[in-house]
Amino acid sequence: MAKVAVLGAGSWGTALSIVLADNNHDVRLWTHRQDQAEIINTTHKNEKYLEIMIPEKIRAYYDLQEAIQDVSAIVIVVPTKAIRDVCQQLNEILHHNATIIHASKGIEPETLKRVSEMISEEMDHYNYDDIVVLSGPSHAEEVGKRQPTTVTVSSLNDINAEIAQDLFINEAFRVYTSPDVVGVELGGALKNIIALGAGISDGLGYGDNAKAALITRGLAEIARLGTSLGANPLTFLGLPGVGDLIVTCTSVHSRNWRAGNLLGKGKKLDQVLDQMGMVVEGVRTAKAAHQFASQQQIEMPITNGIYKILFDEAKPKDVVDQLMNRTKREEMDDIATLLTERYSQ
Ligand SMILES: NC(=O)c1ccc[n+]([C@@H]2O[C@H](COP(=O)([O-])OP(=O)(O)OC[C@H]3O[C@@H](n4cnc5c(N)ncnc54)[C@H](O)[C@@H]3O)[C@@H](O)[C@H]2O)c1
Ligand SMILES: O=P(O)(O)OC[C@H](O)CO
Repeated sequence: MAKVAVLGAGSWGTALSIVLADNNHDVRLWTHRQDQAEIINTTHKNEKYLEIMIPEKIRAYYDLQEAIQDVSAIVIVVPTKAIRDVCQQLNEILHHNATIIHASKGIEPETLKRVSEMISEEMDHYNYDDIVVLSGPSHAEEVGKRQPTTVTVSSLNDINAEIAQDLFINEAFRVYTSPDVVGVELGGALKNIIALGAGISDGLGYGDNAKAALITRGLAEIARLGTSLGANPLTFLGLPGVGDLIVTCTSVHSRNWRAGNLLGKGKKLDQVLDQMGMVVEGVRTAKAAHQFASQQQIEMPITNGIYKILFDEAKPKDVVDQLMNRTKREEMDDIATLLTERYSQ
């Protein structure tokens, strides 16, 4: 049994706490809202985020120092926007060695940093290769009900990935390892942009053909950007790539899909984000990916179209028309070529 702190008491932090508690770990769920900690400890519910009972042995904490006392692992699950703030607080008070695992999915606009890069920048005693990422097709609503789920953990130091695998794995939550930190993080972050697109497509009334096209051509864009940053293209055919694209683009649980759906139905971004009340990571990540693709001249027409809908008030229908009427081209110049280049040497 390990002592584990989970930082971030939203949907995913709560669901991951349940997995850890089911594995008999001593789980401390930290929230930056005192009222929420009190409600969780008295009612054993976190109703805004998950409609299930939380095991009584999970304790919620408002005091970060108390939450991390003597823990052997810290799981960071706040929105990407809050990662630096939380890690700065942690850096001030963490004076013992603990495995740092993060389960957030996003890229920071302007710096274009992945979450593990942000964490290691903010934590004085941790290098980039110390940090573990946990990602894959995993909606909190289903994990909380112990429905079968598979994820991938990755760290440059494979001992840390194995520590994370051992902490989380159980009969309902199967955890694989991967050495490709860049691919695992980028797959999880970039699929959120495509999920916004899938929601927009459904909101416009388009069908399964359009969604299949978005998933497949979106995967090509993810692989193009990912490999340019050093990811293994095969990673995008696994759980953090295709797996997460499928779950996020086809599920009503997905906040990114739901936000896209409202945009497709004609709502403005501000209205949509107000209505959601939960993090929609694809919005900031679309900004980051658009910026990176422009700087590096990487072809990402779907991402750029979604960026225009989000930030330039482009009409969703016009963007779809533009995507469908691009210059004709051969299909297999993406993952197939990237794989051929990689494995033909
Ligand atoms: N919900 C899922 O099914 C799921 C699955 C996999 C990954 N994720 C990822 O996990 C991350 C968190 O998502 P979520 O679904 O839990 O979001 P959420 O919107 O459900 O909850 C976010 C939580 O973070 C807290 N928070 C916000 N700013 C904070 C700060 N500065 N300090 C401390 N806490 C802060 C909020 O109070 C809230 O409790 C995201 O990056 C998301 O992409 C979510
Ligand atoms: O609800 P979403 O769109 O943030 O997606 C949650 C997870 O990333 C699905 O794997």
